[in-house]
Amino acid sequence: SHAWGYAPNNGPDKWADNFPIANGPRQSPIDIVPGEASYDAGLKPLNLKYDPSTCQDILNNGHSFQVTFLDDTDNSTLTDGPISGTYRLKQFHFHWGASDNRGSEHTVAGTKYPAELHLVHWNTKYPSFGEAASQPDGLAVVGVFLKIGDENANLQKLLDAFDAIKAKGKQTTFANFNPATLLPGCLDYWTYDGSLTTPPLLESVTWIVCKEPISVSSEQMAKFRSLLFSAEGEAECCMVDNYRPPQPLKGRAVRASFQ
Ligand SMILES: COc1ccc2c(ccc[n+]2C(=O)c2ccc(S(N)(=O)=O)cc2)c1
Ligand SMILES: [Zn+2]
Repeated sequence: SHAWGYAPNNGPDKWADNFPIANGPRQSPIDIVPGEASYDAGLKPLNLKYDPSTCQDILNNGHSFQVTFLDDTDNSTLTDGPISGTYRLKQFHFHWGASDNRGSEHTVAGTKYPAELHLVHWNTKYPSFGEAASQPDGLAVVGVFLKIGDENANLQKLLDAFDAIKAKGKQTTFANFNPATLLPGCLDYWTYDGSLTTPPLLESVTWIVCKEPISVSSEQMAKFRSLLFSAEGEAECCMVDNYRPPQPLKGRAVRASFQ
């Protein structure tokens, strides 16, 4: 079977053919309707502690670009927030559109942002990421919206590495990057039980979506779109619109950490 992607012949509407969980009860992303989220005073502030020395490399995996971290210690972790225990940072990546009017996976009362950052963490009660990815409380992903505005100097550090990872499968070392520099000033969030937003669409993610976006300039968004879905030697296919649209809520509660 041809690999999954975001094209008409292998995109989100076709994923259920090979991954029937695509029509499951806790799929992501969702449209977040602030007026329908319930404030939960029991939700703790997010506690994100990242060590830049755990940053390893940056790669084009053919679906997005991702920055991968050393996750054999508790140097870069997420604790508190809606979760219990300690979750380790494994990688972060983005989803974006072909133009500034779309690209995010989660939407807010129908509003689409031009891009969305996902910081992927796994529960250390399990022996590895792969193990955790198949458990209902295995993963916690922090989502941050990108909004067109001032140039983002921290984001620019990632974009400056793009020439080395233009095609699918390319990767290069990427050291001493602090992902905390990509977080908004305010860490108010919405949280709900969901899934990976790409195959295998495993229903193992506690989603934590920040209310406040970070800025990205339109020129920087154009740089995102210079990456390729295609490998070297293949017909060039721009990496754009690598987002899954919102999925049915199916009775799930969305909680807010703020009033
Ligand atoms: C157990 O087999 C797996 C597990 C996870 C896989 C994967 C293939 C691609 C991406 N992943 C991911 O890790 C992955 C996929 C999607 C997301 S997302 N967009 O943050 O929901 C995060 C992480 C295969
Ligand atoms: Zn993602």
